[in-house]
Amino acid sequence: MTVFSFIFLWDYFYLFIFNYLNINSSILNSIQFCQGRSSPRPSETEGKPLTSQTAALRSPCNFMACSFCSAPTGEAVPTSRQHEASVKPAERFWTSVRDQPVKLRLSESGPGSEMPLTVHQMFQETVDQYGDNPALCWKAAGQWQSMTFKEYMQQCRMAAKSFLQLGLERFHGVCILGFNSPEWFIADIGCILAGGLAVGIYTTNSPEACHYVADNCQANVLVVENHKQLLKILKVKDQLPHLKAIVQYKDELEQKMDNVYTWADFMKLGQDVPDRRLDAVIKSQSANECCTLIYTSGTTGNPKGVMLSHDNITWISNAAGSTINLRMAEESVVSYLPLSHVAAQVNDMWTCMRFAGTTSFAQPDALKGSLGETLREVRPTSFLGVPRVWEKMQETMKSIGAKSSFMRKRIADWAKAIGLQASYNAMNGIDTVPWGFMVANNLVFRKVRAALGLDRCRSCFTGAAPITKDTLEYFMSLYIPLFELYGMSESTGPHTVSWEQGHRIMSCGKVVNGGKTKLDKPDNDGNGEICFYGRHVFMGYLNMPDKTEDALDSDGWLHSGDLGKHDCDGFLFITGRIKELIITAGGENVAPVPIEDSVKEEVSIISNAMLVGDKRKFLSMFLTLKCVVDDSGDPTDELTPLAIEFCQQHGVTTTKVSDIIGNKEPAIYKAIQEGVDRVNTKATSNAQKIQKWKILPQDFSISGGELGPTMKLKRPVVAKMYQEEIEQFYS
Ligand SMILES: Nc1ncnc2c1ncn2[C@@H]1O[C@H](COP(=O)(O)OP(=O)(O)OP(=O)(O)O)[C@@H](O)[C@H]1O
Repeated sequence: MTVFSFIFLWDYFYLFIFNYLNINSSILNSIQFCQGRSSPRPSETEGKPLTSQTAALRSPCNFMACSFCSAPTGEAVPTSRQHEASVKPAERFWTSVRDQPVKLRLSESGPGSEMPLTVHQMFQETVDQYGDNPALCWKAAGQWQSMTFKEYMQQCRMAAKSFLQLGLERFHGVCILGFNSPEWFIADIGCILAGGLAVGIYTTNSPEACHYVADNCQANVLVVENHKQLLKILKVKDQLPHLKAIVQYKDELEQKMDNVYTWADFMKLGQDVPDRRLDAVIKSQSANECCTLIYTSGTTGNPKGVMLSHDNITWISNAAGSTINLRMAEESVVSYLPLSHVAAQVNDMWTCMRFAGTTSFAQPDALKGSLGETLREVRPTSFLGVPRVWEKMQETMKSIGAKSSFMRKRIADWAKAIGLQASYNAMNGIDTVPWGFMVANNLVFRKVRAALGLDRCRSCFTGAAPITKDTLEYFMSLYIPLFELYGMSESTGPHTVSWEQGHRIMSCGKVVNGGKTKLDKPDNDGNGEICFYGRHVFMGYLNMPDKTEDALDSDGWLHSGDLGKHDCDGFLFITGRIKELIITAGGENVAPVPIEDSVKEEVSIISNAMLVGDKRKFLSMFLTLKCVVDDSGDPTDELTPLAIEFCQQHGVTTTKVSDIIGNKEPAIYKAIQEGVDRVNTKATSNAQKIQKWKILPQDFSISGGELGPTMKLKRPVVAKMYQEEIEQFYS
């Protein structure tokens, strides 16, 4: 499931929030009504909700019904790991060759000097200490199932043997194309144990885009979720010379085909592969060798294969988790963000492995509303959303709130003002809370969190793209501070992190323990290019030595292409993106995001904005209107309730995007122009002003190709799609 599709699921929750903000007796009724509609909750016994971990423990895997257990289970699991660093000699910090080790950026002491581990070593350590704890939970036929760390390791070893049996070659790819599930993890880790390169493919990729990735990593095996994904691969399989087999991990095969296996059949393939053969492969692995490729989503050009070593993964899992104070064997997350993106992989798979946390999978039909139930049943201890997820939540909550009575709005506003102040106090380390906080907390904030399934959640994170102050403050007003994370695929995910005791609004926090940040070529205000150093810095781009050398300097620093500065307390603030800087014909450098965000904040009917003007005489802007999206995440012509409300406030009764554009609806166009004018008055120079704008007929979306999987704007794609319109701006 894509981030985009997830957004729709929230609508269901907002009904709760509406009720909470109304603060009347319908609150409890509405909760019960909604819970009554959900499937039976295994986590609720003896009238008391259980944590996902206890739920999992009380609903052990039903081995007969469990798809995992149709494979043999007699696998022996070694009980102790080899506590020895395994690092191959290497001269350089970087490579673009799949089987070449690299030099590690080891510190002499303190954080950064920890013993390098392979993925297997980290996994085995958790199995040794927490083997009976629940590792993975998933719902099948309305019932939660779970797998302990010991069983998880067994399954990964079985998958690894099956990969070996299928002829997986060392440092060749196993591509995984599908929605988050235990099989996704097992295929990924099984591939790594078997000496391959684990590669996630975005589920929204076209057959051609899947081919690009599978070909680039010389995939031997493709693991697909279902028939729909299988069809994509069948279209391109003949152009994949290294491909030996395809495995479909959900459903039966619609038709028998050579070298295409169901998950159950795949898991049986390796039953005769001796343990010693797999153990020899595991033992031969070194922490400074590649085990995973993350393909960038292409917001700045063609996807690149980011090579991650075992050490990149095992080190960052430990460093990030310890920086934000994760507790051993107590954490629980819900897996729903695309696993082919580094953020979800580190959050859902690697950090949970390191800290013996439990990953519960959202269901494949999450799109139709099940994610809400999942969150309320699991009640995760942390939750990661990309900014667009939080923005959509905010929009929906606001539009529901707008419909409430005057009195109720007043009460909600009262509580939110208190929440905002209390959140600011907490952020600034001020111990006191505003007057009335206890009442607002008990009546509103706690219940909002419970309705969202976030009542156990110690940290709500946002990351992977910029978020606006407006959204951050909105959640602060509900006493749900969002902690920002910042990083790249090239830094194995997080480079800076925020947490309860260490956050500032609009800052993406402080560097993870053991990492270093340098601001290159700072200007007079202290803004420089953010450069990263540490053991999380990637090995290189596969087969792209030139691009690798552009990204890594001779001392091993990763140049992020982002601009930023530190405050006096060491918090990092991102102030721009060099990689998307617009340089006008007059030579003025313009960072587009702040201008785009200002327009969105000024004119609430605007969904997306994109500034254009590179090498042009002046700036122009494309705008899209907030519209409803259909079940597949495609934007429709229907305006959202918030957009309709905006129209009504301006005396316009339409509900369609096409009406507004078709009629050049004067009142709406005037309101947008006034908003743009307000933004222009704040511009630091004439060259920074928006001179022309145009509303596009369709909102941007992942399926349309204008947005990447984390909802970042793919500027080159939009520029290409609307080339003619750009020319019209300047003709
Ligand atoms: N908290 C944040 N605030 C602002 N920007 C962020 C944040 N986190 C990540 N980013 C942006 O995302 C970039 C990293 O993106 P990522 O590595 O996920 O690439 P991608 O989206 O997969 O693909 P591409 O490299 O093609 O953009 C960072 O360089 C930065 O510009």
